[in-house]
Amino acid sequence: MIRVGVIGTGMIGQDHIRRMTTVLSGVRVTAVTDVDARVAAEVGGRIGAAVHATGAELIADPQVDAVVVCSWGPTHEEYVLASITAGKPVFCEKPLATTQEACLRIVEAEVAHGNRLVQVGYMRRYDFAYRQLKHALDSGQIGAPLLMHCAHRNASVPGHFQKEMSITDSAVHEIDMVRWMFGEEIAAVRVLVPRRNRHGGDLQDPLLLILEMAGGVLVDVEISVNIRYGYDIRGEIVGEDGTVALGVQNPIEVRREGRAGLPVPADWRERFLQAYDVEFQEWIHALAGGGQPLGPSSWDGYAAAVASDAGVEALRSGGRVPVVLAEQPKLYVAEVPA
Ligand SMILES: NC(=O)C1=CN([C@@H]2O[C@H](COP(=O)(O)OP(=O)(O)OC[C@H]3O[C@@H](n4cnc5c(N)ncnc54)[C@H](O)[C@@H]3O)[C@@H](O)[C@H]2O)C=CC1
Ligand SMILES: O=C1[C@@H](O)[C@H](O)[C@@H](O)[C@H](O)[C@H]1O
Repeated sequence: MIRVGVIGTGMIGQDHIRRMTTVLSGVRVTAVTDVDARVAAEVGGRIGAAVHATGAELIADPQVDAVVVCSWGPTHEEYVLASITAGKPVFCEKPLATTQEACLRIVEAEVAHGNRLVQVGYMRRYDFAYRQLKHALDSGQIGAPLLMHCAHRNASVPGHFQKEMSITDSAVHEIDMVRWMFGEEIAAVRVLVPRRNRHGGDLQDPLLLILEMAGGVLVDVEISVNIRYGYDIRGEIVGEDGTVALGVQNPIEVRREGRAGLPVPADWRERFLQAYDVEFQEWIHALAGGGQPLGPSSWDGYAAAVASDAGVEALRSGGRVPVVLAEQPKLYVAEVPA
C-alpha cells in the first residue's frame, strides 16, 4: 500500500484524491495540505487524512511514502525539490515548473540523487484513444507521418487567464503529446494570431501554433479557450498511405425532438477521466515494491517547458523560434520519448 500526501486540494487535487480513494487499488491518501486551510481541512476530514499546515511538513511526514503536487504552477519547483531531497517519489501536475531554468534545477537534483523520483502529469500518454493513434502510427498503418492537425478547445477560462497561458497551460499538453507520439523533439515553434473571439474579451483567443518536429513533420494546434459548447480535443495524423484520427469519445448518443446528438464533455476531468485513472494506477504500480516511476519524467517536463517558452517568444515576436535543449543526462536517455 502506497501512502500518498497531496499538496493542493483544489480542482484537480480533489479529483485525484477521489480516484485514489474510491477507484484505484494499492494506494491510500494519508495526508493533505493547501494554503487555503479551510479547503484542506474539509477535504482531509472527508477522507480521514492528516491535514498539514505546510507542504514541507507534509513531505516530512513519516506516514507519507510519495507526494502528489496539485498546487499552482509557480509552487511546483519548491515541492518537487523538497521531495527529491527527502528521497520520496513525487507526482507533479503539469507544468513541472513555470520556467525552463526551474525545470533544469529539478532535472539536476534528480540526477544528483541518482535515480528517478519524479513523474509529471502529462496524462494524454495514458488516454486510450491517443494510445490507439500511436499504435496505428507505429505499426505502419498510415505510412510515414507528414502532418498532424490538433485542436484543443476549452469551453471557457477564468478571468485571470493571459494569452501566454493558452501556450504554457493548454498547448503544453500537445507539446508533450507530439514528442511522445513521434518519438522525437520539437525543433521550432511559430504562432499565428487569427481574428479575436469576442467571447474572450481582451484575451487573444484563439491561437494557432505550428510545431516543427525534428524529422520534418509539421503539427498545427488550434488553441481556443472560449469555445463555449464544451471541451473538445482533436487530433489527426496525415501519413503517406492514409490518415488516423482520434474518434468520437462519447459512450452514448441522445435522440430527442427529431435530432440525434453526442454530448460533449464539460472539461478535462470528464474527457480524460480514464486517462488520469490509468496514469495514477500505473504510477502506483511502478512504485509498489520500491520501483521507479516510468511515466513522463522531469526531462520531459523540462523539454515541454523549453518548447512552450519558444511558443511564448514566437507569439511575442511573430517569428520562428528554435527549441534548444540542454544536453540530456544519461538517467533519461533510454526513455525519451518512448
Ligand atoms: N493534467 C491536467 O489535465 C490538468 C492539470 N492541472 C494542473 O494542476 C495544477 C492545479 O490546477 P487546478 O486544480 O485547476 O487549480 P486550483 O486553483 O483549483 O487548485 C490549486 C490549489 O492549490 C492551492 N495552493 C496554491 N499554492 C499553494 C501552496 N504554495 N501550497 C499548497 N497549496 C497551494 C490553492 O489554494 C488551490 O486550492 C496546475 O498546475 C494545473 O496546471 C489542472 C487541470 C488539469
Ligand atoms: O491542464 C489543463 C488545464 O490546466 C488547462 O487550462 C486546460 O486547457 C487543459 O485542457 C487541461 O488539461
